[in-house]
Amino acid sequence: MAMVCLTDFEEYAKAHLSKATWDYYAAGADECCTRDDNLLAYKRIRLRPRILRDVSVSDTRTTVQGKEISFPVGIAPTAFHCLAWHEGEVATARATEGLNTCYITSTYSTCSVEEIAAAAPSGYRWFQLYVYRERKLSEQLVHRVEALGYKALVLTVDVPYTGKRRNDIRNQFRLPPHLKVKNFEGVFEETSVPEEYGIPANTLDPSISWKDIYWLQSITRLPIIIKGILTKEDAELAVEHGVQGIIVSNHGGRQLDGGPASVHSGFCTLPGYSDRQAVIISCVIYQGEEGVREVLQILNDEFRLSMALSGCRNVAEISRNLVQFSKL
Ligand SMILES: Cc1cc2nc3c(=O)[nH]c(=O)nc-3n(C[C@H](O)[C@H](O)[C@H](O)COP(=O)(O)O)c2cc1C
Ligand SMILES: CCCCCCC(=O)C(=O)O
Repeated sequence: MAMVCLTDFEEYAKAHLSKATWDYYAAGADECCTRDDNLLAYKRIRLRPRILRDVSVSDTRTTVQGKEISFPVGIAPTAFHCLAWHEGEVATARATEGLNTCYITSTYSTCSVEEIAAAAPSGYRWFQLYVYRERKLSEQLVHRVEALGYKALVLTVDVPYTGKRRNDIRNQFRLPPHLKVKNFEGVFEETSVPEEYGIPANTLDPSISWKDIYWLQSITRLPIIIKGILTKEDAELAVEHGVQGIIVSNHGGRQLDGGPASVHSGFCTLPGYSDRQAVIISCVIYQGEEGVREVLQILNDEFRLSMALSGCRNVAEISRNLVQFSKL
């Protein structure tokens, strides 16, 4: 079957995964209002195309941290890729290296950070981190990824507790026994009851606060990017605390139901703070590395075409002026 757009990959994933795994990937919290709003908000974006601007040559390249990437789309951190494909995150890392963009590796990967780095040695990677009650655990992860050449820490701050994902509860979703959160191999094994998703419950620290940013800065030389900011107040606090970046995100609507759509916050609440973050998920299920490569290529092609049809020859020519939100 020819895979033409991202929806094709989503349909393939739904047809080929077990119900519990599909439900986990597709989950939103509670009534899924925020998850659904994320998609609706993208559909409300309208572009104001400019014409007669010679778009015979178009260049999608841009830079992040001074490093050139092929286009302004990266892979958001997502857990448990081995549920979708036997090589899991290793396949994702290879494809991302091939397409020269950024892969934010999840703490809850089913391949270790070492395996991922070895599989794609020249890949551009950031590491997504949580703060654990046991700070040493976070600290050890930070030191491992620093040594492996990951280029930034993405601190996820919207999971003081896991959101209530109803289907996961109904399905009693958990990692099957042959899969492990490889970054923690040997760490939790003896203390692991009760569990949530196959991870020992209550390990994340819900008392995390702004002072922990100073703690994190004290143990790393890597840039820190906070993921999960949705308000101007918190964006300002992030700047005051000296972090290098923020990711405007509601965790795919999997945490607080009732929060705003990420893309709406990015454009309307936080203009000047945020750029659009694009996310890919279902592709790894479709032929692993090849599937991720195909999806990135489709996104790249669609981005290039939309850019040209809007009258932009390169990323620098895309301005806020190009974008408007239509009313519901
Ligand atoms: C299956 C799945 C697993 C995810 N795992 C993680 C994770 O391990 N760490 C994390 O910070 N975010 C995780 N996320 C959230 C994504 O990084 C991302 O925020 C979300 O899919 C897109 O929503 P946004 O545009 O509001 O960020 C996960 C999302 C999905 C769908
Ligand atoms: C015990 C917390 C599990 C979270 C798993 C990864 C994640 O962030 C998700 O949204 O799913």
